[in-house]
Amino acid sequence: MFVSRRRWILKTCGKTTPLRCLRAVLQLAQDTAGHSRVENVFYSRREFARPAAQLKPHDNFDSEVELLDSFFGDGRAYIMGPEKDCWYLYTLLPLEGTVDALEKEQQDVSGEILESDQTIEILMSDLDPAVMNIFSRANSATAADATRASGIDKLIPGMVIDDYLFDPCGYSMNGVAKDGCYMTIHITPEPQCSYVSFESNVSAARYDELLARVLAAFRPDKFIVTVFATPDSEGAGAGRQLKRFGALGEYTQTDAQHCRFSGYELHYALYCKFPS
Ligand SMILES: C[S@@+](CC[C@H](N)C(=O)[O-])C[C@H]1O[C@@H](n2cnc3c(N)ncnc32)[C@H](O)[C@@H]1O
Repeated sequence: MFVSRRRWILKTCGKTTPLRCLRAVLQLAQDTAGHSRVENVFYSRREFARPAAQLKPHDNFDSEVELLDSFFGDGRAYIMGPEKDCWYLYTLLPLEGTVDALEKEQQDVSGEILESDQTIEILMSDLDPAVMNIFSRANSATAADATRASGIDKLIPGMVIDDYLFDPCGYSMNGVAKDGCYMTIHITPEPQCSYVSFESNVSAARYDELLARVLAAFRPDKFIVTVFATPDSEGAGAGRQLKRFGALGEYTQTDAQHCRFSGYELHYALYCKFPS
């Protein structure tokens, strides 16, 4: 979890029910920081491996949207990518109007120019068992050992890292840098359902080097990458650049989508390893 002056980022896993704490979170924001208005909401997740195993409202996206709408009224829901590897998003930004109108709207929101902002997420599955073995108590004495052995400490330099190694296996880390950049990685190493999520707001004109470092560290068979960026941010160029990555090293792009929201651009791409 990351809390800053204007933003609350909550990342969960397994059967956690994050939307059930919405009322409490909104109340806390009001009580502790005096925030009574929500400017925007981004609720996103990839398709669950076993949706029926989830607790309500997370057992289907429609129920999640219904609950979010009961709080925020005019949200918009999107599903990107093919059925089994799809990625869901709920946000308050309307996808409407012409591109010119959207540009103008971006400048006109309360007379302010929106803050430059970008987020990259890399959601990896079917990972190399040799790498996944690092994230168990049997092979790493401490979380810091696992962080170093996997090269997580080198992915984005300058991060202060808070890491945790679960027993018998599993790993989570949150990192923050002095400039406000964050990185968060969560690892499920069990071979039958191996999964790693990476997320950061690091500003970059190109994401290919970061992507290459993350892929070299975890060696997934398949991954989804999403880039969310304001059009003026460095990340916007990096997101558009994804369109040109038809192939990335040993991976081939099997799906890609691009959305233009008011104030944000979103790129989704799915990559799979070439058959060996
Ligand atoms: C990366 S963790 C989940 C991290 C979660 N987002 C968090 O920060 O609490 C998931 C992995 O940890 C393992 N694990 C072990 N004990 C756990 C626990 N008490 N809670 C959650 N995951 C646990 C799971 O088997 C799985 O491999």
